[in-house]
Amino acid sequence: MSEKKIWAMYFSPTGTTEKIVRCVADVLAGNDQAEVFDFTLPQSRSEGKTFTEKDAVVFGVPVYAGRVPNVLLKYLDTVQGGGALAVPVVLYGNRNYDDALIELRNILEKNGFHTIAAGAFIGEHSFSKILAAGRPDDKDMELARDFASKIVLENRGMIQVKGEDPIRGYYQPRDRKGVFIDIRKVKPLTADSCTDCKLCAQVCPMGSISFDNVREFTGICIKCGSCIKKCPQGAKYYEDEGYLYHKHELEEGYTRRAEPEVFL
Ligand SMILES: Cc1cc2nc3c(=O)[nH]c(=O)nc-3n(C[C@H](O)[C@H](O)[C@H](O)COP(=O)(O)O)c2cc1C
Repeated sequence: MSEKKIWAMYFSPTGTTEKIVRCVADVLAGNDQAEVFDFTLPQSRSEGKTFTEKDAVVFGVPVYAGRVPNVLLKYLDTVQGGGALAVPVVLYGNRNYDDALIELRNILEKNGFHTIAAGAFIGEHSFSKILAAGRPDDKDMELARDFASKIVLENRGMIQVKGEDPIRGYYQPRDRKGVFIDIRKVKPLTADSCTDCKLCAQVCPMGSISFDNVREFTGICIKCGSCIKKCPQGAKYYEDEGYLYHKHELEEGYTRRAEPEVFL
């Protein structure tokens, strides 16, 4: 049994980050229950959070464009470590995590956490149902449990992780002519099979889908895949040529099985 209060804290629109973070936190908590703080939905990010040195936080985000999702940066600075231990964890869709883990580590250190271990795991790609399909799978979960069992809950200096510092720019997809594909303004469309159940509006981490008219976007779309993957009718879809080209290119180009990397 740990003397620290163990937390699982994560942003996870399609649930892969949640799966690994909860698993690691549960092993660390032993016979106790890990506390869960899920900051995926906008209302959960409306105020900051403060930890103390009595806490140890397994802290997870997905990798977006090789980095910590930029829409979270402001919020992450409102999370104060207060001397708590932290285990940064990133989930990526089988391409690469680039500088996401080192960026998350740096953010946590800057905000008063002591990072003691870290990991990069693989999750089904937000854009796809075939790229890293079903991951994290049983083998990944076993590796996550093994990783957690090796974590020593004490501050022995900032954990060293893979990645470049200064951190590189955001990964940018290109089309077949080498021209950058800009999908920032792309939003899902809604098919006639939509039954107006409003689940998409409930699960959008940006709160961008109108409850009055679920076909309408009132804010930005981060392409997280939550509305697409959770719609019971499969009614949300993308039609944008650049998005579909990039998705296809990822599915064709990253078929090898990437393996989790952990830092202890
Ligand atoms: C906008 C965006 C950018 C992404 N960029 C990358 C990337 O650079 N490398 C990668 O391997 N996966 C990338 N992914 C895939 C996610 O990191 C991956 O699917 C992750 O498991 C999703 O986490 P979640 O299930 O907790 O939402 C990206 C996903 C989105 C939505």
